[in-house]
Amino acid sequence: MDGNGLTASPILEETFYALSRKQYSYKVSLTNEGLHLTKNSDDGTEKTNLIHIRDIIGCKCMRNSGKSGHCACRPVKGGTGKTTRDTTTEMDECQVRVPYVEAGDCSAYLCVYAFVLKNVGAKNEKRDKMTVTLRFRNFNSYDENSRLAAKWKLAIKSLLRTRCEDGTIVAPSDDHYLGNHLLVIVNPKSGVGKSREIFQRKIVPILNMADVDYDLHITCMQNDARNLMRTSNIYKWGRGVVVLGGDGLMFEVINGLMERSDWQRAFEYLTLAVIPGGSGNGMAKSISFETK
Ligand SMILES: Nc1ncnc2c1ncn2[C@@H]1O[C@H](COP(=O)(O)OP(=O)(O)OP(=O)(O)O)[C@@H](O)[C@H]1O
Repeated sequence: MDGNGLTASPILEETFYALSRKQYSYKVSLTNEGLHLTKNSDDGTEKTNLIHIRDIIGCKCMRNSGKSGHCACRPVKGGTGKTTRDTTTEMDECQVRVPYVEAGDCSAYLCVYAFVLKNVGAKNEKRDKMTVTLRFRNFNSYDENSRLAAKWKLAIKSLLRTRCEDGTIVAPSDDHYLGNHLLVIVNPKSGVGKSREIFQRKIVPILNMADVDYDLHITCMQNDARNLMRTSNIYKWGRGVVVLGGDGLMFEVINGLMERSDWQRAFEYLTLAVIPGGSGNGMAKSISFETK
């Protein structure tokens, strides 16, 4: 590790100014490991915080909405997210803050979303949401600032696409390019009938932050999910299939896949995941227990 807290060479590097009451500046470096935020203190000491690439779920370019008061950013044209009120005021010291915006602001903003693992190894291990907002204002025109922000976004997204669980970066397989959609199958009758609500309230915001294109299938009867998996072109769901329901729904998905003539390739290709929404949720519990 060098003086900047980096163990890997930077892909991109910039200095940003934290517009809090205390005027700090941060050197932000993007490496294969993640985002390194180095706070420059008056006494010359540096403290680096690393937001690991495995904890980052996505990023979005935003533009100042033009309202005064708190920084209210909106996605730039072509983005899929909704208008959001920026939550930078809730950030830790280590993050680049944008507590207010001026009229006629031509800055471009890049919001990086992460779920950082806290209390590692302890019983109360959990992930806390963290948003780092980087404000690009080197240039006098929004277009130029936006281009720079887009360059960072592209670099982060490339790292996200190729990262592995152990933190290493690999080239994606040929299959990876077949389709980049995610399929979410929701059983509205699972458990106490809250799957739809769980999807809207908890899953949609995460999918938006991660900028994931997804197809939603709400089952309407028994064996609906099974038929879907048996008869669809599953190769468009390169990001995987998420089941929001109970064991019965996952049972249908697996059996539907097994009934295909290309079942072997299908299982190699598809990543399956479960979000507990059923009554027993035995499978989700077992996976959680096993991976603890
Ligand atoms: N829209 C629907 N209406 C009625 N039944 C459905 C519908 N969609 C799916 N099903 C059926 O409901 C069954 C049970 O669903 P699921 O496993 O999701 O919930 P659960 O039984 O509450 O949870 P668990 O299996 O964990 O106890 C599935 O086997 C599936 O065939």
